[in-house]
Amino acid sequence: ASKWSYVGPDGEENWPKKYPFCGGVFQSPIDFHNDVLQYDSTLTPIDLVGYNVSFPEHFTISNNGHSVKMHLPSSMHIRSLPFRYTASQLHLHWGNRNKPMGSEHRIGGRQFAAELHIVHYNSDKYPDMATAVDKADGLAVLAIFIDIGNFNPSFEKIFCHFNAVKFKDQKIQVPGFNVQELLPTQLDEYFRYEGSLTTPPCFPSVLWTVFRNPVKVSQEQLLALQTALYCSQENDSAPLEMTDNYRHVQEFDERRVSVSFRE
Ligand SMILES: NS(=O)(=O)c1c(F)c(F)c(S(=O)(=O)CCO)c(N[C@H]2CCCc3ccccc32)c1F
Ligand SMILES: [Zn+2]
Repeated sequence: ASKWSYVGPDGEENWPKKYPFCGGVFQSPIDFHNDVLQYDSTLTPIDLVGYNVSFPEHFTISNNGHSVKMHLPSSMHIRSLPFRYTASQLHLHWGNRNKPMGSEHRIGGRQFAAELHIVHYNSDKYPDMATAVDKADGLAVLAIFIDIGNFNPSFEKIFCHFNAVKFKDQKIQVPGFNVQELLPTQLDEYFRYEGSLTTPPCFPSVLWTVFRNPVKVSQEQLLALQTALYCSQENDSAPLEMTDNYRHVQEFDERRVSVSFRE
């Protein structure tokens, strides 16, 4: 059983004790500050295939005690990388109602309200996620910053189900929709670097693509994300709110981040 959390004795300071890679190299998330950025003209716009999942296809949304995640069909993949990366799941990271900033990556020290991650694995080289998860070229994660703005009907297709997955191990089937609606319009502006899973086991196996432009959800939608979910199971005598499920930024000395855009 994955015995780690974001708070207390099993919190991130102690992850390396049980998960040695968490104390290792190429750790994520990081802060994108000017002196680590380098323009790279070879970075092409992200090309997504099969993201427009329509009815009667369904997604399974589940609460795994660390985040709310949505399992994705293997018909979804990224085409524009050196290998085909097939979608596995998406999940979110967020803060709490009193301290609402909970993104993992930061831009110039600025933290956003939340962050969406779409996890893919290298299906050209590996048969499944479990095999790919600890390989250097195993994973590719798309990261989208979430900020406060107008009501977002696309995110609502996930958020409206929170009461059905309130507690750990609960799951629900939801009708398919176009996952590309969750991404910013400009898929040509992003940060790119080699990093790691931001949760244990922290394998340095992730090619990160973090889009420059945030998407918006309303204040009320963000509050739902911050207050609807629990890490604990329904019958647990000590309910534990699922908040602040983000890792703090890691040291980034001697490493570079490529950017696909000029200022
Ligand atoms: N931020 S992050 O690094 O993208 C990230 C998370 F933050 C996160 F919480 C998860 S988790 O929900 O699975 C709970 C912790 O394993 C994952 N899962 C990945 C990696 C672990 C094994 C695995 C197996 C099948 C599908 C996805 C995954 C994760 F990749
Ligand atoms: Zn994540």
